[in-house]
Amino acid sequence: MTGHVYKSTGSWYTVKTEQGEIYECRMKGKFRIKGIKSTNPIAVGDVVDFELEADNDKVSGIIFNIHDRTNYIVRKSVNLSKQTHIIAANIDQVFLLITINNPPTLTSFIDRFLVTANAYSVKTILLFNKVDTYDEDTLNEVRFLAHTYRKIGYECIGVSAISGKNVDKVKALMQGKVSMFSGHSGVGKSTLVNAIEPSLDIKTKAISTQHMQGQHTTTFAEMFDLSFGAQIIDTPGIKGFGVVDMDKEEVGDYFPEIFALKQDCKFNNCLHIQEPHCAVKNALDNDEIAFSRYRSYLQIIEGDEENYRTDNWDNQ
Ligand SMILES: Nc1nc2c(ncn2[C@@H]2O[C@H](COP(=O)(O)OP(=O)(O)OP(=O)(O)O)[C@@H](O)[C@H]2O)c(=O)[nH]1
Ligand SMILES: [Zn+2]
Repeated sequence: MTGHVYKSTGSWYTVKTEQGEIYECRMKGKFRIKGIKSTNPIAVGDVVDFELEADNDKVSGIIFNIHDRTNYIVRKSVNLSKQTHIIAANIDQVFLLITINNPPTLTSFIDRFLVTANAYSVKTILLFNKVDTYDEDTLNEVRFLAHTYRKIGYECIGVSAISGKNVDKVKALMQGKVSMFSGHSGVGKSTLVNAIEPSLDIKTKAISTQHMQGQHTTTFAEMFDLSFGAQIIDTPGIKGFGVVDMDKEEVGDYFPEIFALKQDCKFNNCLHIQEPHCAVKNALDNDEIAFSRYRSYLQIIEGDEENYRTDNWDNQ
């Protein structure tokens, strides 16, 4: 049988088949030690093959195969330095919620997020939330940012989780896909998800799970089916992506506008800082690349290691 992993709590996995049947599954013993350097070889979102096993009238599943993933996001284990914890797999898209104020979302944060999501091969859609609260100047800021990010290929939507503005557009984009919601604390993730599916009170759920675990702060991701043929992965207590280690030379590849120009630079290992005949610097001088984006790029590759490597799971 084949199914999707909806929930993983240590050694048991909740798996749902295409037909909608739900089975509690474990991993096959040998499979567990098959050299996967992760604290959890199977993650929420994984597609797995399993066989049923009846034990004292109780039917459960034994997982013997994981299908190849289109992508996955990880978190570094705190105490097992070389191991990573896979948070979720096979994510179609992440909605990054942005607010101009209350709380402010800086472009450096947006750009770092986009670089990480690109490195993970996860598509990002930018949602500018709380537009119901903005005055004309703030709305102009939203328009300016939306223009900047649309120009480099990102879909941008102004929304309000409170008034319901453009919530239907978000739902349309979610149809038939597995989505995640991300962004700083207080940008309105829970409020928006509740506006999308009022019966799904994720926040309450996250709190009750935490309560069950007492002082222990470990959180488990979980996938939910929504009523309109969409799925979301909720990661309680986790607001962003973990950090991807990358070489300086690689960073530009995750800025679409820099990647598009790099073959026009004189040097094929151009870092677009001081090199002569640099297509990126030329584009910047001609206002074809946003200065804020270039500044974020420099921050990531130059010195700002501290900031860049800070685990943004814990700092939002
Ligand atoms: N005016 C207005 N307020 C909003 C909107 N969306 C969320 N809020 C408010 O912003 C506050 C934070 O919203 P949450 O949904 O809790 O934010 P969150 O991103 O889930 O926050 P964390 O759980 O800390 O990550 C709440 O008081 C919401 O009522 C919106 O579109 N307009
Ligand atoms: Zn260059």
